[in-house]
Amino acid sequence: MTLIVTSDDALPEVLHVLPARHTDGRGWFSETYNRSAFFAAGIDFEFVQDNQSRSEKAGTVRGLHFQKPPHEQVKLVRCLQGRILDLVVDIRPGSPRFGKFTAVELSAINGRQLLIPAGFAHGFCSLDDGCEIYYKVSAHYAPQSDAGVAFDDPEIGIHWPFPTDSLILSDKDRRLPALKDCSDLVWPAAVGLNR
Ligand SMILES: Cc1cn([C@H]2C[C@H](O)[C@@H](COP(=O)(O)OP(=O)(O)O[C@H]3O[C@@H](C)C(=O)[C@@H](O)[C@H]3O)O2)c(=O)[nH]c1=O
Repeated sequence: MTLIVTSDDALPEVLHVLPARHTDGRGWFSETYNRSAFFAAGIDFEFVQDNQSRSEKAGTVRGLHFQKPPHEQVKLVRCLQGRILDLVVDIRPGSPRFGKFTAVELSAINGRQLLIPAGFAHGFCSLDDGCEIYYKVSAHYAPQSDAGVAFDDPEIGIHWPFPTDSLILSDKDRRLPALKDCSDLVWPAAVGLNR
């Protein structure tokens, strides 16, 4: 498996992962996850759960989510159908990039994956109708540790690709607190990234 792994320009702990595609007359084939190849690229996590979600309408926002320690999750996210703008925010108190975000387009066409370490909030906005994302996580779902930051927190200042009042969100996501109200978290030292 050939894998191109690069650090995100804005948040270097976030990795862009591009697995090779083997193209022939039928289409293409790709190993989207291979533990040995990821290990060789310095990414050594045990993913224990795979998730898939579908957002019917363009302009759907899910986020910005994280699980609190001790149930923190590393996520490996890709898009199976349509295009999404994936958002990651550094929420590690004391980080020089605390509150900074990156926005990366993931699509079924570009095959790009994002590796999001613990200590970062994650969300996305669907850019097309019928977007499906698929992601691996390194800890099981723990509803008691489910947490998030408001998608429209001015301290973060994300420019969403549709007018804010037209975005589709869950009631839960509309009630998420500002970053300043969840900055008391203590994140364990990052393990599993050997780059
Ligand atoms: C996240 C999750 C949710 N659920 C349930 C709870 C609820 O009934 C339903 C929908 O949950 P949510 O509204 O939290 O789904 P959603 O808003 O899609 O949550 C996801 O958003 C993206 C941005 C992430 O990064 C994920 O980690 C996750 O937080 O699915 C599980 O059973 N297992 C899970 O792992």
